[in-house]
Amino acid sequence: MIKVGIIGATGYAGAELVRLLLQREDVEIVWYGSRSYVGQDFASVYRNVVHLTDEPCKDDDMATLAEIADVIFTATPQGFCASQVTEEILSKTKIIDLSADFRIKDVNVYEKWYKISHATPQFIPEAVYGLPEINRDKIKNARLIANPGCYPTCSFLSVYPMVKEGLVDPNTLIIDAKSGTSGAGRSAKVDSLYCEVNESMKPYGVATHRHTPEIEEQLSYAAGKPVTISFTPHLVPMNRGILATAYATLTRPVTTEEVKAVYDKYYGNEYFVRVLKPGEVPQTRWVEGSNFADVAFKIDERTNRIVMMGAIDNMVKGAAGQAMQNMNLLFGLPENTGLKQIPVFP
Ligand SMILES: NC(=O)C1=CN([C@@H]2O[C@H](COP(=O)(O)OP(=O)(O)OC[C@H]3O[C@@H](n4cnc5c(N)ncnc54)[C@H](OP(=O)(O)O)[C@@H]3O)[C@@H](O)[C@H]2O)C=CC1
Ligand SMILES: CC(=O)N[C@@H](CCC(=O)OP(=O)(O)O)C(=O)O
Repeated sequence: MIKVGIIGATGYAGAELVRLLLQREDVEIVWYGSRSYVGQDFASVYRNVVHLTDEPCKDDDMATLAEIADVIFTATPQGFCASQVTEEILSKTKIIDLSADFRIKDVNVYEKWYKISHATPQFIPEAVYGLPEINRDKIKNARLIANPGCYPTCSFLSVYPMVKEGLVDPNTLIIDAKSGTSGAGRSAKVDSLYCEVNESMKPYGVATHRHTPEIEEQLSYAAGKPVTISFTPHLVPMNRGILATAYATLTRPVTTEEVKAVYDKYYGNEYFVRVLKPGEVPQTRWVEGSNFADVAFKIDERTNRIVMMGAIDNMVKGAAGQAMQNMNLLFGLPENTGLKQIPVFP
């Protein structure tokens, strides 16, 4: 039995972890961490698990939790995990952090984009960026995993094969992405109110969104050189889902068959990345509730550009599902254990 603790279980990402982990017979959730609901039954906060757990919420004491948990998920605001983690904790348990605290290797870049100071930069070098399709072997032996951001997961998986093969100029990349409102979390904010979101769409964080340096860093590793991109997220009136549409200039003429073979080379053996047939396009509805990332492309010969597209469920492949995928790797389990849910439709 893997003993799991979740700090931030009462947020959207934490509650999605609970939903996925409670379906497993090899996992016991020993800690439902919260700030606002300490002492209250978790199932009274999230009624989707009524009768499935009668555990009360506990506080966010990572040191105490490290004594009993084999792995701790932190689904907490930026800065929390970094403020808590110690060498002693990491010697006792493993941490999968769903926030951005350990995703970016250059602490100055983190502090500039997140506008907070990093409490424990000494742990940044050892943290592994938890995108299993790229870093599988490193993840298996990690103590501290930086679970990727939702937009970066969708954006990066959509364009990675073309960048890695040098078939596009990565510095021409423009990524236009849309997210459902659950991406903004459960806390009360004017921008998340029904009347603000319903029947409307808007770009936000234009040329300033904090996921930009995360995407750029991962693309730089793939390209073997510094990469700067344009990234614009949009808020759309859906609960879940991210759709990314990326545009880049081709470095040479390519055929559809050639590009399809490139995508299949990288993802043909990946359970969770589904390369669609040429001509098909990804849709958020076809990944909802699942850990799948659907990717597709279309060559635009007229402009010498390629359009690369991807769809994920931000709560699953963009957060809790990917975190559980990482947990499976840490414990030597098949990567898709507990993650074979077929997308929900309608
Ligand atoms: N939503 C998404 O799609 C994704 C989210 N993430 C990341 O996951 C993390 C959680 O996001 P999300 O679930 O959306 O956020 P929510 O606002 O929904 O939840 C935040 C959680 O953290 C707890 N919390 C709030 N403040 C503190 C604090 N100061 N110290 C400790 N715990 C605190 C809350 O407890 P309580 O409610 O009990 O007060 C709650 O459980 C963030 O880092 C986010 O960036 C990553 C990928 C996607
Ligand atoms: C719609 C919305 O607001 N989305 C969030 C991103 C999701 C998130 O929580 O960020 P991480 O993936 O880095 O953890 C945002 O734009 O800040």
